[in-house]
Amino acid sequence: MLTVKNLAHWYGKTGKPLYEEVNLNFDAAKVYTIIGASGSGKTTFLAFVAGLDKPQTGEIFLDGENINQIGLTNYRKHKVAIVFQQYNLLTYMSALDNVLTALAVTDSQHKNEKQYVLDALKSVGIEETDAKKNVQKLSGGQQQRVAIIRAMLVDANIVIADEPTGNLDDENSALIVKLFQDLAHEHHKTVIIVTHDTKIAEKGDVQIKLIERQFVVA
Ligand SMILES: Nc1ncnc2c1ncn2[C@@H]1O[C@H](COP(=O)(O)OP(=O)(O)OP(=O)(O)O)[C@@H](O)[C@H]1O
Repeated sequence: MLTVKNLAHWYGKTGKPLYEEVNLNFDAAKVYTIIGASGSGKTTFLAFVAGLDKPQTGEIFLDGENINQIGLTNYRKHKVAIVFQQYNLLTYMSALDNVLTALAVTDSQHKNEKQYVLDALKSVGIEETDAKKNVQKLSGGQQQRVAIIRAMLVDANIVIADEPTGNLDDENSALIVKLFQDLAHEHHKTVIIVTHDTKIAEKGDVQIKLIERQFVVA
């Protein structure tokens, strides 16, 4: 379980608080959606949960251990996977190599793992020929599916997504949401999605609204 305790944040010395006294629990095997107005601090919050930044005050615990104790680099490397609107894939590689690189596969493991990753990509509609093309040649929806497969296969229990369907049409968005649900329900990961899209937000097992500096759990 990921626990956020008494978190508060403001930018600058005299900045108004973005939020104060945030206390939230994120369980395994559930999809959490966070919706809120532009500028309300959703991305900032994800950065804290991802260990990319530190809040002014408050603490974040993973299974009872403070993430600062785990070490933020260690935490980012082994515990969290991040999926952004802009897929953040390595643009000079194929889809297959993007996933293999993230798995830090050694040469001797390469052959078995390669088939495993190809099968995983195929399960989301990316055939071997596409998986071996430069990733930039794939559509936005395909690239986002590659990013999700990468998040699925790396050894991270927490998957964080910032507007993951932002550039996609309705059909692709629905597919991506289904994949996040599988990550949680089949692979028992904690999935946290920030979105401005109410239709996506409604798909969360737990829906959180960031309103007037408060995280309100529906
Ligand atoms: N590094 C920074 N320094 C100062 N202010 C910042 C910094 N990063 C973000 N902000 C401000 O903090 C507020 C929250 O930003 P954030 O990006 O977290 O909001 P958001 O809810 O994700 O918005 P959007 O939906 O538009 O992406 C905004 O007013 C933004 O201008």
